[in-house]
Amino acid sequence: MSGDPRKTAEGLTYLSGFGNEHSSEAVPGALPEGRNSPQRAPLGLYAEQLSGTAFTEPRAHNRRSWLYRVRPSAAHPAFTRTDNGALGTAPFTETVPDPNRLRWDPLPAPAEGTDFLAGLWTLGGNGDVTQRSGMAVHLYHANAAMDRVFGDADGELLIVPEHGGLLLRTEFGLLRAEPGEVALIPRGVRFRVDLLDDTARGYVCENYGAPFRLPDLGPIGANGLANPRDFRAPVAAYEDTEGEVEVVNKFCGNLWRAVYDHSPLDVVAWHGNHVPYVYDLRRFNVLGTISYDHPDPSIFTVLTSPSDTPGLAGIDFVVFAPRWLVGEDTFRPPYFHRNVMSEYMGLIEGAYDAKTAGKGGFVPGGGSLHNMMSAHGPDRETFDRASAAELVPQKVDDGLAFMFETRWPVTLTGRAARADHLQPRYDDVWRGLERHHRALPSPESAGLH
Ligand SMILES: O=C(O)Cc1cc(O)ccc1O
Ligand SMILES: [Fe+2]
Repeated sequence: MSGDPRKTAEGLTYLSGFGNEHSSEAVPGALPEGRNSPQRAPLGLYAEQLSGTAFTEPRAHNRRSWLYRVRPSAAHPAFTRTDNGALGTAPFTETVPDPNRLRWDPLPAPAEGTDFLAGLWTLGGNGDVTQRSGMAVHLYHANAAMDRVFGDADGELLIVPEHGGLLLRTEFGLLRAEPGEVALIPRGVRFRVDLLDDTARGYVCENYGAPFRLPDLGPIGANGLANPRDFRAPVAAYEDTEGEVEVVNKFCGNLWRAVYDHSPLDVVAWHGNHVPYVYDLRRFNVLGTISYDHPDPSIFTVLTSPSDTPGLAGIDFVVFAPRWLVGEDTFRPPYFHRNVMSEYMGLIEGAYDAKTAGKGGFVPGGGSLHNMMSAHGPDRETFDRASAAELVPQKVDDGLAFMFETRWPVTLTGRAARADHLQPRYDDVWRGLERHHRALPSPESAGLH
């Protein structure tokens, strides 16, 4: 069932609901009734299925859409290889996996005329794209609209704007994504990115594995975390352009280009559940303790891409959204920990409650990587402050951070490992965490030897 189209303040109309069987037509009568593939589709359009999961995957996880378009996607010339730029793909072999805690400043400004695709810069990732498993962490910094069209056969793209809004012109219609919102482009869906501001900067999680879905809620109950109706899909909108259009296809790690004689964003109507969407992270219903202790951040999971082991995510997308902290006799910021999962964190706005903000710290547009089992947690300043804080109810609303948490270590690209904006002295944030217990009995006198 499709949700009601919603007119937004920005003038775009959206369909509401995660994973819904949406349908939309830009021209009345373009969508066939009662069947997907009539002998002749309405208005002389071509019917075409786009499958995001195998035909045979369980119904609850099956993703596919039917598109009714001016020309079938099959009508295109041969693709030829083009420059991959700074875009990398797993398996990542330029460096060995690094057990160190690592942190980067924001990407430097790009050259004039850098569009979203050219502005993508790969930090690293894991898995193997040809096995459809694993992920890549990319950043982007762009200052020009795309006049070409991009589609990623390698996986879905979770786009996390940090600076500057994006207007995504997709095969399914238009989406706007401002900082604080995230957009998802499913595997294979073609799109173009216009900038709503002079420059645009942010993060992308490329997911080679199972499509992101909402996490199960277990004992939380039927509501909470990201509510399904807050995910918004576009309504059909098409381009009817004759003339040369460059189409770039990312396939098994390489970019391939073809010059079409028409725009492939020519879908007049569609229905299905393999659709792009946007989600406003401020709508996240944050749950946490109302008694004591700091819950694990899995409680902040927005979307999860399961792996073949139940409960063990290929990727969890986690948000640290504004919330109250009320835990009694509790060290309230993130605890010291070593995690079997690997954690890439980014900052969309403000500060993060485990790290000191400001120059040389964890800043918006920057990122940190705490690979499998690397010891991390509050920096010394945070530890000192939170250990002494008066435990009155406290609103944490000065920032918006997120994490791509993955079951496999993240291996860096050579570019990320050598980058000038890799902070040289990140370990120092944990310097000065001195021992407090000077009067412990010696292990011998305590009978331990
Ligand atoms: O390392 C981090 O900052 C992320 C994180 C947050 C938290 O609240 C608990 C564990 C954790 O890994
Ligand atoms: Fe962590």
